This record gives sequence, structure tokens and C-alpha cells, in this order.
Amino acid sequence: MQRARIIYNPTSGRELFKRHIPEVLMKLEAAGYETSCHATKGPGDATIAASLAANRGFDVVIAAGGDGTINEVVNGLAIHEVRPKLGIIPVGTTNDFARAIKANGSIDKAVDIIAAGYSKKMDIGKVNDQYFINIAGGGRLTELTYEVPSKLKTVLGQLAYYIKGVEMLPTLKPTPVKIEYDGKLFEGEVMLFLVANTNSVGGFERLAPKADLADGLFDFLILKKANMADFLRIATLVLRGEHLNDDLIIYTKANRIKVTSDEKVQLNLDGEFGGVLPAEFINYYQHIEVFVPKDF
Ligand SMILES: Nc1ncnc2c1ncn2[C@@H]1O[C@H](COP(=O)(O)OP(=O)(O)OP(=O)(O)O)[C@@H](O)[C@H]1O
Repeated sequence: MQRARIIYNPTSGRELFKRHIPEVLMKLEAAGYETSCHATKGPGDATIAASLAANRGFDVVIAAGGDGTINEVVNGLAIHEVRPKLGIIPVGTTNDFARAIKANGSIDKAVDIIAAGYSKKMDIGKVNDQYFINIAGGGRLTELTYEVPSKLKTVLGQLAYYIKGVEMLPTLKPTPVKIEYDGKLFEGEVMLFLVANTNSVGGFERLAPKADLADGLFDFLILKKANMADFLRIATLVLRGEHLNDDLIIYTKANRIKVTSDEKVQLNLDGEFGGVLPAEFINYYQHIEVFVPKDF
């Protein structure tokens, strides 16, 4: 019998996962898994729990939470030679990664995907000493994701991000950066830069439309210095997926990207604070095997 470890964040999203545990365990049991659970106690705990599960020889680790919890679990698994497969049960606020692998919608659907047993090896990114699976970025705009208080997300869900975004608009200012990517150099002021592994970023599925999860390459997007009118124009284009040819956008694929700045610039990894520049983003080719729908 295979062994699965569920690592769940009791505070994720609208805090509903706990009451679904009995039916989740029953489904996994029927699929041939002996399953146990670990409830995370605070920031960083999912990383420790995932690493422990790898050490104990679990075949599968299931991250039940939002993108922050998935990120922590990936950080716990990625350092090991032999890595358990990763299952995702999305119960967070945005669930970008689950959307990217088409495992979003309901807890039931996500567990069915794990039980069915189809998996795919996927790239992950490493920056300085941390891993990410969905997206890394920098620039004032990306700070929005961790400025939204958890309680507000519990009550309002994704709306909380939009409210915070509108509130932040007047304070957005460009950041001077130097970026080296695959032998090329960009030097100038940017509103944000994004290093994407999936096409699902902040709930906007068309932001990095060509992202491929298993090609060994990041989709790399820079939004150059923009005024408020430019910014609103590009935001509208992003919604339609028509921003890639805009003069203020640089969009390319790269597997190694180095970013420095004379200013203090915070990094965002999978929606959470991830340290500051300087940073070197490196793509780890097909490093984690993730359960996906059969037709993914
Ligand atoms: N018991 C806990 N109490 C408070 N915070 C916790 C606890 N366990 C984990 N956390 C922290 O909560 C953070 C956010 O969790 P998570 O991403 O799962 O949910 P979310 O914020 O609702 O969803 P999303 O990331 O999709 O917006 C995690 O990065 C983790 O550090």
C-alpha cells in the first residue's frame, strides 16, 4: 500500500478544509493509499512537515492550502534526492498553481485527480536559497499579494486583492534594475518583473500565456516604467491577453535570470515575501512530479 501525507493549512482561504477530511481520507483509502494528516501551526511549518515526510519515505505528499502552503511544501520536498509525488488540494484564496494544472474547482475534484494517479514532472524555480513553483517577481506592484491581511482574505476572498490593488495605484513608482537573462542585458526602470513557471498569475490566466510547466524555461516579463494612463491601458490589454507586443513590455523565455538594483527591492515568491534583491533565478528542469488530470 502506498503512503500519503496530507499537509494542510487550517487558516487557508475560508478555513473550510478541516470538515472535509473524513471524506478525503475515505477516497484516498479507496484509491489504495494509507493516509495521515498534519495541520500546519504557522509560517514555515509546511516546509518542515514536507521534508520530514520525504525522509520518512512517504510516496505522496498532498498540499491542502493556498499558493503559500504549496510553496512551503515544494521547499520541503525539493531539497531531497528522492522526492515524493505532490498532490494539490486547493483551499486557498487565489489558487494560482491549482488553476494552472486544472485541479481547481472543488476539493472533491482535486482528490479525484490524485486518486486517479496521473502525474507529470514539472519545472520549479530556485532563487537565492528558496524554491518557487508558480511565480516569482519584484517591483512595488508585486508587494500587493502579501500586503493583504489574512483575515480580509478569509472574509472577502480574491476581492481583497483587487481592493488593495486600487488602494495602491497612486503610490506605485518605478524601480531601477539591472537584469541579465540568457546573455542579454536590460538596464532601466521597471514597474515590475515576473519570472513565471505557469500561465496562472494572480488569477490572471493570460499574463504569461506561453508558459510551459515542463520546458526548462521561465516566461520572463518586464513592465517598463509606466504612467497611470499607460498602466490602465496595459491592465486592460492583460485581461484580453494582448499585452505581449506593447512597447512597455519585454516578454521572453529564459532559464537563468539575474536581477540587481541599487534600491532595496523585495521579492515575491508564489505570493509570499521572498527576501530582497540581488537575486538569481534558476530553472530546475522537471524537478517535482505533480498529480494532474488525465487530459492535462
Ligand atoms: N496555523 C497557521 N496559522 C497562521 N498562519 C499559518 C498557519 N499555517 C500556515 N500559515 C501560513 O499561512 C500562509 C498563507 O497560507 P495559504 O497560502 O495556504 O492560504 P491563503 O493565503 O488563504 O491563500 P493564497 O496563498 O492562495 O492567497 C502560509 O504561507 C503559511 O506561512
